[in-house]
Amino acid sequence: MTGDAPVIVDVLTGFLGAGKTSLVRRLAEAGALSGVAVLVNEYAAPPVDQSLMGLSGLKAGTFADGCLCCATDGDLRASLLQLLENRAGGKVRPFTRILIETSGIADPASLLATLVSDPMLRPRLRLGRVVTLVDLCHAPTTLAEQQEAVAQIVAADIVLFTKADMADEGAVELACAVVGAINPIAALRECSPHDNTDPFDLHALQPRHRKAPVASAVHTHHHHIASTVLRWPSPVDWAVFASWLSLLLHRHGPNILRMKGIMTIAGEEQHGPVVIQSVRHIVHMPEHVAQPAANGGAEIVVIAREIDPALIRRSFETFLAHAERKNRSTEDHLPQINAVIA
Ligand SMILES: Nc1nc2c(ncn2[C@@H]2O[C@H](COP(=O)(O)OP(=O)(O)OP(=O)(O)O)[C@@H](O)[C@H]2O)c(=O)[nH]1
Repeated sequence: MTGDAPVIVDVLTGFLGAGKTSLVRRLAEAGALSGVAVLVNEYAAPPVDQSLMGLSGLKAGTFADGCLCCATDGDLRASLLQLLENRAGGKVRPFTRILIETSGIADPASLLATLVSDPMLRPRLRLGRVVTLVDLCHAPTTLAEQQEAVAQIVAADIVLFTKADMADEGAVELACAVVGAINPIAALRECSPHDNTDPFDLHALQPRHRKAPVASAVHTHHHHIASTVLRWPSPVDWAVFASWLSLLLHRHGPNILRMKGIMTIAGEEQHGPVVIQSVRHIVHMPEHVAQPAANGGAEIVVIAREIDPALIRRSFETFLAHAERKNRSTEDHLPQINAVIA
């Protein structure tokens, strides 16, 4: 253990062949990954990406243009701990950020769960952004047929469209519509095959379509996924919200795919609002942000599967309204929320 500041962990995901390895290799070659340790998580045998990048495994960790690259065979927790130990022991070049490239068929939710809930990793890491690459040539088909691809979109903070050089403008618009319907939270950006822009730096990327969060619904081959926006016009009692959220996740956890928003907490207005984030049942630590909440209260997008999102919105509004009216302890609200969420 060291007293160092937590290392930021960014996650690069995307379905098979979306262009993850190409992008990482390009960034490393351009020197854009200096101070970053790249961890390639590949299950395939033989490990093609590792060969492509000239990697030789975590123990032997090799350097490429100031960037530490290493590979893991699936035990990500052990690899991260090893990497942090090596850093603390001065066995590898210092780094302040880790970039995990997932396998093409990974569901990032389990990876994120490891990062935020493992007692050994949690104090030493801070979750950065999840960037999901989407191949413009195959987006509608892949998203209709592959649930891992949908899970990767759901987890994304930024969706980066690749292979724009091979797709026409119609494909871009269609992909924006399909991806935006699955995850209205994510920022949508394009990435050309020669682009060396840091894909995790939202401000450096050219905006494609930045929309205000809206409700949406999409049917994939496997599931009905829909989103809704929870809005509350005034600061929210944290205990009441936390009770509502834990009851919702307890009852519908596997189907609450993603939640992200901003909320002003009653009594803490002077600290600014907090960002609320969850991927599946994993709720991230709320973080204060400098920007004011749009409406001085709460605006939270929820992406759910197989549940009418109106039901979630109604339960949120009913629970908060009930708490405000009665101003009672949260136990008084249990029958109310159970009736609404059940
Ligand atoms: N034309 C074009 N080809 C690309 C682009 N990005 C990647 N490719 C090609 O797409 C193929 C797959 O790219 P990879 O970088 O291996 O994709 P990946 O996401 O790492 O694939 P997996 O490891 O299978 O998950 C390679 O042949 C790349 O050269 C792009 O923007 N345009």
